[in-house]
Amino acid sequence: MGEETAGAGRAELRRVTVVGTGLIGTSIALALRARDVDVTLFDPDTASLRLACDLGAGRPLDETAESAPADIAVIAAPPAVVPAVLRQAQDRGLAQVYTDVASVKSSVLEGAEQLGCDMATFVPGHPMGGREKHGPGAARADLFLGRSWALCPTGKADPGSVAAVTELARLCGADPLVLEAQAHDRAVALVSHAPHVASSAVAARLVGGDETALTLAGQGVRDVTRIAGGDPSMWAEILTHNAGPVADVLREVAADLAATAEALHAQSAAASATASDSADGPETDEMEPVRDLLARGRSGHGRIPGKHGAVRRPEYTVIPVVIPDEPGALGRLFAAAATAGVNIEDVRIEHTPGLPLGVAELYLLPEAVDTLAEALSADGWSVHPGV
Ligand SMILES: NC(=O)c1ccc[n+]([C@@H]2O[C@H](COP(=O)([O-])OP(=O)(O)OC[C@H]3O[C@@H](n4cnc5c(N)ncnc54)[C@H](O)[C@@H]3O)[C@@H](O)[C@H]2O)c1
Ligand SMILES: O=C(O)C(=O)C[C@]1(C(=O)O)C=C[C@@H](O)C=C1
Repeated sequence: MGEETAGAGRAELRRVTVVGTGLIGTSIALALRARDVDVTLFDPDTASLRLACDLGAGRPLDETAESAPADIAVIAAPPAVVPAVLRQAQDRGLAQVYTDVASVKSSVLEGAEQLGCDMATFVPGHPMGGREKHGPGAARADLFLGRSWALCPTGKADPGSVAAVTELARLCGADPLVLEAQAHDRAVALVSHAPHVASSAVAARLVGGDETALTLAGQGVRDVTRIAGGDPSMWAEILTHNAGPVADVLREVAADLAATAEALHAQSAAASATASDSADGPETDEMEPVRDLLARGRSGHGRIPGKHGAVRRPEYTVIPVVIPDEPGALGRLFAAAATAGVNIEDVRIEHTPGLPLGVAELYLLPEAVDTLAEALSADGWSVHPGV
């Protein structure tokens, strides 16, 4: 690691080792590679390691071939194994400084202390960017752009270690934020862990929903339940390690939901008692708790800082293209884009059950939209830019 640059106060990272090449480890590695940092990778799962290497996230760690320890080792493994993996990495002298990315911090710190890890070189971290998918195949170099990245060093941490991990977060495009581990755990209970459970609770209702109801699913339910698609075993582990703070938030959410259900029952009963037909009728005073929750919900939503995730991500324009639901259709669409010399940055497919057609939403840089729309239209595709 280069000396902290006087004045700029920034560490220089030349080589970083990522231990655990899943979604988060590989995303960090890709972000660092884009900044020309040399990245060495390790994962006990050789398939994940190979895929991460093939994606350009770095080269496999070969300890015997390295002349010096890496500047930082990032432990990007599930929370429960982080202390043991840290201890092993420190025993092997993998790096000068160590960090992790686990979604919980108090239990990681306690585990590390119990195992006798060197706390001077360990700066626990938590990037607040992620996805509901796991594994290196879901990794993205821009996953942390504009996101907060919590750092929870103990009083024993060397300032140089903190500076190095701060620089790691910045190189990934994130905003580092130093806070104490327990405060971190209470904060993420509110903004991440309880929301995940609430999302799962809504999504779990869909298991018993009939096909017609699911056919009507629009963007609202997709937004609310996206994170419920996360890995249940990883989330059970996260919740186990932050059980108290999450339970506190969920009790309050449950109280709001219970009060709302009661109020709606009362509204339904009061309205049908006064209405001439059996349909639920005009609003009564019973709706007051519901109005109150909706108003507080709107206020809470308004408090989520707008800048995170919005400013520095590339702005893509989405163009919908109708595709026949048949083998090879997507391949032909991508080939047509390649012939037009346009890179498709991302793609999402919407299927309408029962229809022989689907919609491919192509994510493009704005300057590529006209070229592709014209080329696809000329090739006979049904293209709908601006929809
Ligand atoms: N998924 C998210 O949105 C998100 C966001 C921020 C932080 N995190 C945290 O990041 C960490 C990794 O999560 P992920 O989503 O990348 O999961 P993942 O399942 O995609 O990857 C985990 C990787 O850790 C590896 N691993 C397991 N045991 C290991 C060990 N003993 N030593 C080294 N590697 C080991 C696995 O083989 C796997 O490749 C977790 O601690 C999680 O709490 C996740
Ligand atoms: O965007 C998502 O899919 C996430 O769930 C990411 C998210 C979050 O709650 O914001 C989830 C868990 C992590 O520890 C950090 C980030």
